[in-house]
Amino acid sequence: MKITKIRARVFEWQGPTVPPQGNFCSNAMDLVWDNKAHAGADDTMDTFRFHGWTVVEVETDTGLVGLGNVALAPRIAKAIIDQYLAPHALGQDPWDYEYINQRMYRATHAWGRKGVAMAAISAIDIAIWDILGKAVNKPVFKLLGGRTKEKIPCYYSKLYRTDLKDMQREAETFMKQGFKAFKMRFGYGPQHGQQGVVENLKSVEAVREVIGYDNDLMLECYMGWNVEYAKRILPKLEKYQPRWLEEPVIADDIDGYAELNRLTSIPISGGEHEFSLYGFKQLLEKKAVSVVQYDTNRVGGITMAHKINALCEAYSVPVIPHAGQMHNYHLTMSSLNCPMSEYFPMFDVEVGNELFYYIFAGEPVAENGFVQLRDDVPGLGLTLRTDYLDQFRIVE
Ligand SMILES: O=C(O)C(=O)C[C@@H](O)CO
Ligand SMILES: [Mg+2]
Repeated sequence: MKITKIRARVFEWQGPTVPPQGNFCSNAMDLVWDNKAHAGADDTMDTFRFHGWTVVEVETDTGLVGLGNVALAPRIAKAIIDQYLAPHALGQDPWDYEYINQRMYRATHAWGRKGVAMAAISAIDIAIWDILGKAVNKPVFKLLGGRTKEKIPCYYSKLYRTDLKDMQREAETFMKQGFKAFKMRFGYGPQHGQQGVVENLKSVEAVREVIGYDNDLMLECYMGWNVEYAKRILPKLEKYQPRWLEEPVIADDIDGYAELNRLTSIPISGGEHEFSLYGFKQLLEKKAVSVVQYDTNRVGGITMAHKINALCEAYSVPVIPHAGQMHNYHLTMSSLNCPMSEYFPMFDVEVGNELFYYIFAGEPVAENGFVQLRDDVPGLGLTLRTDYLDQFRIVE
């Protein structure tokens, strides 16, 4: 079998989006003095909205087509795929996936290694694994280690910082749908001072009041704090028994992560902005995180994520990939060291994590706090939707 064609298209959402709501998610830009959070403007997350997605189709001489995707800097990812990566995959046998992944990784090493180049590599690699599953009529997880769970426990992920009563209603709604784990977002960070600390604690208190202590609560900072602020608030958060506190500082502050991870009983998680096997080796060696959260469509694809799963298992650090989505669910299903998945229900398009549902069909819908992968659906189990196509601008 040979790869004969690689097509990368950018799907840019033109449909309605949920209007931004002020400090609804602390993020890495908050420390920049004139970020919208300070100016009181209505969108503190504007540099972290993903309203475009690159869809990659890899075709073979046997007529198989594999689907891959990347959500970071989609137009740049497409350019990297077209100009730098496709030549290294075309003509290759998709079963030589390690060789292809290494070729793409090494060919772009002078400027790749982290960020959008790795995300672009991921998209082609994911499509290759979709082909491999289809070639042998097996779901991808069966090629990685098989079924390690009857079904995958998942946690409800949203609870952006809005009106506390609205957050409580949201938590209640998804508790009633059977979720037993919830991730919420902080709205405030160092630039909001003690009043922001109080507001952050109030939001955790409010959600705990609804979900109680029989359910897991995870706290998301999305790189919006710094070590000093985190050291100040972490001891105040311990009584809420969070399962983890996510991305307190920027991804490059690995020593900061390690200091915070040693500081309190609250496990620090991260990894959705880390790339390659070596990036995670560094995180693990420094004990920077207690939960690894790579995203398979960023880290280097399924080939790389599978290696990272093994590395994390050796360090006894669980892997709970970022975002849910089929390219991650297959890794989670195939490893006992992946206890659960993140899950975004299909909502109106807001930050963009939900856009995946508008492009691909086949994503499992959570039932009673679990998602299921079928044994009889080959490859990733995704197809391209046509019913929302009119709400996308497609860049060929
Ligand atoms: O789902 C996550 O972990 C994210 O970081 C999503 C991002 O949009 C901030 O919540
Ligand atoms: Mg996150």
